[in-house]
Amino acid sequence: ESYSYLKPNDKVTILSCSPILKTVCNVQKISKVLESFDVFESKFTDVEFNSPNINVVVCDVDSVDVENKIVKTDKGGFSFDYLSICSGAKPNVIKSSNNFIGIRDTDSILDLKDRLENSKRILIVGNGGIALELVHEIKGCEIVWSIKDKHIGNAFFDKDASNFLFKSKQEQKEKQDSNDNDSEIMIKENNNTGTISNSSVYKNESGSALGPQWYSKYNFNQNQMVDSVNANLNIEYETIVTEIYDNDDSKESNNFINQQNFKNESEKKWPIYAKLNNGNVYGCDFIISATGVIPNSNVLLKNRKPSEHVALSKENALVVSEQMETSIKDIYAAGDVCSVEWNDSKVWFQMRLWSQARIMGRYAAQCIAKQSVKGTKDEDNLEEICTSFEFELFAHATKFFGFKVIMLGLYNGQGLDLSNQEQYQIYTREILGEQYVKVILENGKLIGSLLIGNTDLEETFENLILNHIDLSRYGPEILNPEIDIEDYFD
Ligand SMILES: Cc1cc2nc3c(=O)[nH]c(=O)nc-3n(C[C@H](O)[C@H](O)[C@H](O)COP(=O)(O)OP(=O)(O)OC[C@H]3O[C@@H](n4cnc5c(N)ncnc54)[C@H](O)[C@@H]3O)c2cc1C
Ligand SMILES: NC(=O)C1=CN([C@@H]2O[C@H](COP(=O)(O)OP(=O)(O)OC[C@H]3O[C@@H](n4cnc5c(N)ncnc54)[C@H](O)[C@@H]3O)[C@@H](O)[C@H]2O)C=CC1
Repeated sequence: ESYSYLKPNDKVTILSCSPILKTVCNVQKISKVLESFDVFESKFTDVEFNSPNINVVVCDVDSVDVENKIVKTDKGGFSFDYLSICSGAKPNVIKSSNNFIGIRDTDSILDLKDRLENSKRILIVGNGGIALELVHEIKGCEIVWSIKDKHIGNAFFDKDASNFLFKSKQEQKEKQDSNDNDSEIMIKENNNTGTISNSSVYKNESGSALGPQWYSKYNFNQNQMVDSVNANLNIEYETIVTEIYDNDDSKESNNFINQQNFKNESEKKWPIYAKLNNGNVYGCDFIISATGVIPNSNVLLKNRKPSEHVALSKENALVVSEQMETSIKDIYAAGDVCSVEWNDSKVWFQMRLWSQARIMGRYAAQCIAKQSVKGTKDEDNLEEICTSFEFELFAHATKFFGFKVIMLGLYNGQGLDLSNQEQYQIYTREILGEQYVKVILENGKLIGSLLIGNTDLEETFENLILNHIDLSRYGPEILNPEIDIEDYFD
């Protein structure tokens, strides 16, 4: 859509194995780099209708004939001047078995919903975005959650923020019972705790998910009575799955089951069993592998000649240049399939997210459009639209455990030696059950912030990061709720 907006007379063909395309709506600019939007699925005919020069072919892409610039599919070949590969990624399912599933697209979510209808116990492996959302959404069945870490949500949160999220679910529930409107505000500086008590109560509406709302369309709660933190949640911290047995009557699985001194017979009837490295064994209806993704780069790797070198990252993603071009001329890539290694902004890093796929797709379109007019009279006016500004600052707006979550810059000190308290100061402020604010300063300048709840600080903190403002004279006061920080830095 971005390309056809820039070059409405060029022909754009989308090759997709599914007739349903993900597009966005309700885009709201929160700040310079933060947007909230809803992802919805539209029939490809709607996309064609909105942009007459786009046509969609539902097909399976098999490979690319680089020399003749033809994409090979099960519906024949498609020649191109420029190709952008946006084939995404697939779930990194750590074992293949009918009772061991990954979550990716609508089909996998419908499959999950069907399975849950009659499930009594499931095992979730992994401790990132999907696992957090599943644990929050699935109620009415026992969940065993195996995580490699000491705290939940490690792919997004450090221990402090993770504890806030987890404790807050409980706090929110107790708060609904009592009408107490005094809230304790804790400002912590490098783990020293100073407390300012404050009667102002922050409003905490739980708005709709900023991100994909993949779960809000499906009700995973078989019985509404269970409260918001699943009563039957058993978290196995610092564990990994070491053995898996399908109860398929094989000699191996029968031996395994008989070796376990299960207390009652029903424990011998589960469809699948997992053994953890702490020796615990769990039978369950099925296992969800929420263990990251593997980029779908194979479409470009297949049938490559030695002379057609494809630069790959360590996760097998297509490395792209500052113009989003792969190592093969006129072939670009965007989204989960690619690896952005050109970015020299200290406060941006790649995470496989819708918010990033969106900016990459838009930027790749600008780069291809610019390349397509190189050396012509149109070159200049396309020059200035091609801006990689959105790669200046990592910015992600989403929702976890019912809380709005905004991540800005190196919000977890990614790649920094935070033990150096000369160079780095970390201040946090929390109102249990309502909001959590963390800022990381490097030599007095803000380089990252995590905002949970409705803090309304995102725009101010984004500006402070982008403008490298020196905050050293404020110290922990920067988080004092009595100070209207926007006034300081308007
Ligand atoms: C359960 C879940 C929840 C998520 N929640 C969030 C969230 O809240 N916020 C967020 O920012 N991100 C979220 N993500 C991540 C987000 O979905 C991805 O980062 C984003 O979809 C990547 O976009 P993409 O276009 O690169 O890939 P995709 O959206 O995966 O699109 C790739 C497309 O290519 C097609 N394709 C692949 N191979 C072929 C082929 N050989 N031939 C033809 N077509 C092919 C696929 O069918 C698909 O339509 C979530 C991911 C999952 C799995
Ligand atoms: N609200 C949001 O922003 C959401 C974003 N997403 C994105 O979608 C993508 C897929 O999500 P996830 O699968 O949750 O990936 P993830 O990258 O968020 O988390 C993967 C988790 O699995 C763990 N893991 C990896 N291999 C493992 C193994 N063998 N055994 C045990 N644990 C293992 C990792 O340590 C990590 O905790 C990610 O890019 C994620 O960022 C997903 C859901 C919500």
